[in-house]
Amino acid sequence: MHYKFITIEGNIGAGKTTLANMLAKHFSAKLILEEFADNPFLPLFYERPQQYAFPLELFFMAERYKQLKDMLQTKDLFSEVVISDYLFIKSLLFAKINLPEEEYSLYQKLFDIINPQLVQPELLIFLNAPVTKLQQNIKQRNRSYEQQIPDDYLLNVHDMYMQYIKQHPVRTLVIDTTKVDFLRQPEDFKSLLASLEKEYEPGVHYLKL
Ligand SMILES: Nc1ncnc2c1ncn2[C@@H]1O[C@H](COP(=O)(O)OP(=O)(O)OP(=O)(O)O)[C@@H](O)[C@H]1O
Repeated sequence: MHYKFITIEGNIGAGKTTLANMLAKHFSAKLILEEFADNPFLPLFYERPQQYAFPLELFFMAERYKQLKDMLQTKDLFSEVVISDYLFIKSLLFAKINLPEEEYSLYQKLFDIINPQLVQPELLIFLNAPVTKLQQNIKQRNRSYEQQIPDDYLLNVHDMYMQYIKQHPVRTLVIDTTKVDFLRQPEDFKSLLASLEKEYEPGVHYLKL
């Protein structure tokens, strides 16, 4: 495997954490998982988005920075594989959707100061699922505060990620997960592992599993 730092991304409920866990186990890798449950503003945000968006986004940025920075300080770069289930820029993409213009511009200033200090992944795996499947997953895992997420919010998040992926020369594998289930269909996971043996140019690659 050529890649020492892989990040999994995708919409809410796309299955990032499951795949990150499976890959980390397979490669005996260091795992960095988003700690959204520690964000006290998340349930409040889903109830009253306008009131809580700014502290929510600030909290996410601070936590993610700390996590990624700690990882860089404690590991011998890159003697072991690292798998994470979020990109640092995720905070900025969500902030663009959730914050009014002036607040977003302040947030972006902070982001631009912090971001250059962090290492970017060598490979981004983007899980692309239709909104109906995301809603199904969200229902099944049954986190109470997520049960009223409108389709439009998921569509906005999707568009934001797509725009980012197309504009940045990150080496990205986009996987359509409509019929893919890494956990219950072992052949899907095997097929992904085989794809990870290949070397990819920077840019977007659409993977058929
Ligand atoms: N920057 C952010 N702004 C607003 N909400 C966020 C932000 N980052 C994460 N969240 C929310 O935190 C919760 C968990 O986020 P995330 O999508 O990363 O994990 P997940 O849905 O459990 O992922 P998966 O199912 O793909 O493993 C979701 O409700 C998501 O909307």
